[in-house]
Amino acid sequence: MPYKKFEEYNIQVTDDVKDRYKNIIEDLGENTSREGLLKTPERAAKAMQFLTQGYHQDPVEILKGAMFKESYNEMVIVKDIELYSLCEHHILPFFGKAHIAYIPNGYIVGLSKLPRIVDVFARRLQVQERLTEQILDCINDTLKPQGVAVVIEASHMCMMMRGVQKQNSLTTTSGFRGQFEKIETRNEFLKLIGK
Ligand SMILES: Nc1nc2c(ncn2[C@@H]2O[C@H](COP(=O)(O)OP(=O)(O)OP(=O)(O)O)[C@@H](O)[C@H]2O)c(=O)[nH]1
Ligand SMILES: [Zn+2]
Repeated sequence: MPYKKFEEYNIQVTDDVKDRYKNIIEDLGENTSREGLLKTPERAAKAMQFLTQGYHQDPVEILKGAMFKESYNEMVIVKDIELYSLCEHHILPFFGKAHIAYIPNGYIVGLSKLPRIVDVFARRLQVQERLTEQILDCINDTLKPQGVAVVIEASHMCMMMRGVQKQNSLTTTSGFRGQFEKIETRNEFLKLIGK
């Protein structure tokens, strides 16, 4: 599917989801005829389409769109990439930062494409572990670098606003391929991102 910018909300989906949100809001005890809520089902339908737009985007195409032949073969790190995703168990947000590194193998990639693919995978119903692996595998399989590393640190609203209600817990996930499977390379990366 082509990489599309998110301007076109699907009219059919918006209508269907809007009607369902109206029912949900009423089932939860609110009055959808109240002035402040009149447009809420439609707003929520659009917001959810925005937050799940990753299903309609192709991360491989994004990376392939900006791969450049270069001989640079040291570590490239983009750190502190903010991410917002939705936990697939509760459809509540989890959010935090991703840190990505790779060692080129003949090709470098446009730097902005790394945060872009984070967004493509984050804007879906996710668990943090799968999000980490999908980013990792996408870079590894497309760019075929000498190595790639991904670390994600995130807070989960489903653990903060409800459930165990732990406000300060932070979940860290990581994945390493190629050269980063070697302890020295991995440690250099972790040191450079301040871990
Ligand atoms: N591994 C993993 N677990 C997650 C993620 N997001 C949410 N969860 C967990 O998914 C689990 C779902 O467990 P259930 O027991 O089915 O759901 P629940 O009764 O709502 O659980 P509590 O949150 O403990 O109240 C919970 O432990 C959540 O903390 C994630 O990204 N990765
Ligand atoms: Zn959850």
